[in-house]
Order: sequence, then C-alpha cells, then structure tokens
Amino acid sequence: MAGEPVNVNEFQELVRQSLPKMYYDYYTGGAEDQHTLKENVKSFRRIIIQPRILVDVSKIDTSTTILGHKTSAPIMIAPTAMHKLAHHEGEVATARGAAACDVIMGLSYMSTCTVEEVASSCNAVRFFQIYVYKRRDITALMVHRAEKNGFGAIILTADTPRLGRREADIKNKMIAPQLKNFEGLISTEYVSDKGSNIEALAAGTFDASLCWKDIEWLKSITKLPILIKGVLTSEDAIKAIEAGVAGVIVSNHGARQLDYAPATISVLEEVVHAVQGKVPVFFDGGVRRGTDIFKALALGAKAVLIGRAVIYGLAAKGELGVKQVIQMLKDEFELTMALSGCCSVDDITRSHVKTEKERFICRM
Ligand SMILES: Cc1cc2nc3c(=O)[nH]c(=O)nc-3n(C[C@H](O)[C@H](O)[C@H](O)COP(=O)(O)O)c2cc1C
Ligand SMILES: CCCCC(=O)C(=O)O
Repeated sequence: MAGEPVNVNEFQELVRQSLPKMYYDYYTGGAEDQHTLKENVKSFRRIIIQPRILVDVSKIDTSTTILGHKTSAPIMIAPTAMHKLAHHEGEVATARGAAACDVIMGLSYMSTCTVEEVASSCNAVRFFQIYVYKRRDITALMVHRAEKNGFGAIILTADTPRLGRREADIKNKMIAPQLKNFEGLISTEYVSDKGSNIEALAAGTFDASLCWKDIEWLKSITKLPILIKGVLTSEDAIKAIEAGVAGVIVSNHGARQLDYAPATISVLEEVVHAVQGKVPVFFDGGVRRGTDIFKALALGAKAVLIGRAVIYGLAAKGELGVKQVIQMLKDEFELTMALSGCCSVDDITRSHVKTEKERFICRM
C-alpha cells in the first residue's frame, strides 16, 4: 500500500503486514465459520442512506451527551482486551488517543495496563467493562478500583459465560499473559493442552452461572450506572430495563462468541422499539465507516462503540494511530451528515435510511 492509510481498511492492511500472526489473528478473528463476522460488516452495506438536499449545512455539530458526559461525537472506544499485544504502551496509548479526540474510553477487564495507570494517564472520560469471575470478591474489588479512579460507568458484558470457539487462536495456541490488574490476586496465565490458552483462562475464571438476578448484586456493590453489553433481542432488552440498568449495548462481541448470531445492525431497531426510550441504546459490531455510524444512529442508537478499528490504529502507530482512526471516523461521519442534510445528531432520523426489507417492499 502506497502512502498513508486513508480509511480503516487500509489501517487493517498495515497491521496485517506488521503484527505477529498470532496477535493479528486474535484481533481480527471471529467464532467458528466466521459467518456473523462477515455479516456484521456486510449488513451495513445493505442499508441505503436517503439524503435531503438544499439544507444549510455550513455548520455541522457532531457532539452528543452520553450518560451526562458531553462528547465530541457519538463514538466510544469499545472495551477490547490486551492492548499491549498491539503496542507496547497498551491501553494508556488508547486512552490518550480517546482524550485527544474527546470521546469516551471503554477499558476492558482484561486490559494489560492497570485501571490506575489508565486513569492517571489522561483526562478521557472512562467506562470500565467487567467480566464476573467465579471469585466474585475479585470482581467487586475491580469495580471499587474503577469507582475510586473516577470511571463513569460499569459495562457488564453478558454474552460470555464461556469463550466462543475461535479456531485461529486454537491453532496458534494463543497466549494468556498475566494481567497486571490481577497480580497478587489471581493467576491469569493459563496453559491449555487443547489449544487456545485464553479459552482456558475464560473457562478457569469466568462465572458461567451469572444470570439476571446478579444485576441486583452488582447494583449493591456500586453506585455507578450499569450498561449491559450483549443484548440482541427485544426479550432481553425488556429484562435489562426491568433489572434497572442505565443503558443497553446491542452487541454480538464483534462476532467472537456465538457464530450465526444476528448481525448487530439487523437487530438494533428491534431492541430500540422494546426499550421505548426508557434508557439509551448503544451499538457495536462492524463499524468501519462514518456512514455506518450514521446508519446506526438513524436506526435509533445513541452512540456506537468501535472495537477492531481502534486496535488497528493502535497497532499501526500507537496513540497517534488511535487518534487518526477516531478522527477519520469522525470526519467521515460529519461529511455523511452534511451530505444527508443533517446539522446535528438529533436531525438524523429513521427516514434517513432504508433497509433492504423496506426497499424490497417498495418494489412490490
Ligand atoms: C480483540 C478483541 C478483544 C475484545 N475484548 C473484549 C473484552 O475484553 N471485553 C468485552 O466486553 N468485549 C470485548 N470485545 C468485543 C468488543 O467490545 C466489541 O463488542 C466488538 O469489538 C465490536 O465489533 P468491531 O470489532 O467490529 O467494532 C473484544 C473484541 C475484539 C475484536
Ligand atoms: C479471556 C479474554 C477474553 C477477551 C475477549 O473478550 C475477547 O477476546 O473477545
């Protein structure tokens, strides 16, 4: 590839050429046949934008408010594990990139920098994602550390009672490093004789008995707002509201858990309808373009989370790459707004997009 990357896919290509295969496969891969992985991206392509013309778009405002935090765009960094495998500065570089772009940083429970290191590195608004360990005392301690270090919300990832089957990780015998957050608390170094060591780590530590009633437990140990990540059906959206969460995240974990789960953009609207505006609905999965962000907002998302695209920026150029990827997505989103006749995020409505089904009905 000649010259600087001009879009997210070109960042990915840079990283493919430079990162050790074991890590590249871990970051890019999905579960089993990777059907959902492809669908997450392809389903966006089937949605068409319906622009409005002759609107004064000389001033565009992409900013929004997320759980009371003003941010420059409806973009957050999705919590993704082990950033030091992509760049030696790890999550500190990612957080600084987020701060430079004035977007919210989601920090993974499985981060390679500690909660304290990330908190003291910059002034980005931070949300902390958790898995619930069988050792609940350790998860409670992590929640308290996040609270003490000024994190603004807890994201409970609810789609991972066991790790999905990622075949590249099995073949590569993907490593499970000791994670600094848990030093002196629990070992996260696992060696599996079957292949993926991170699968063994999840099997050894994650609590597969976690269920809806445990939201009460989580609420009893923290005053922070709780977002539930992994909602794909109206049924679960209603349960989440009943459980008293502050928001839901429509996500299939970047297609790394259940293969043949729906592409997230195809179920966003169902969840939005079920939630009835009671709490914000966030979205992730397959976002690679500003037009994708626009489509998700038109279908009712308050904001999107970006997983792999940010990792590509980080792996390519550290903090600068994170900044460039987010800026690229923000610029593309702003241009999409301008060319669609939308001056603010509130101007983006359902009538600005047509799904494949709607286009099919139109033709009948
Ligand atoms: C390499 C990688 C690691 C991830 N680690 C976590 C994690 O630790 N916790 C979590 O809740 N989700 C994790 N996810 C899922 C992301 O939060 C997010 O749902 C997904 O990446 C969105 O899809 P996208 O990568 O297409 O943007 C991970 C995803 C990837 C690609
Ligand atoms: C045991 C590590 C899990 C990290 C994760 O969520 C992922 O790789 O998708």
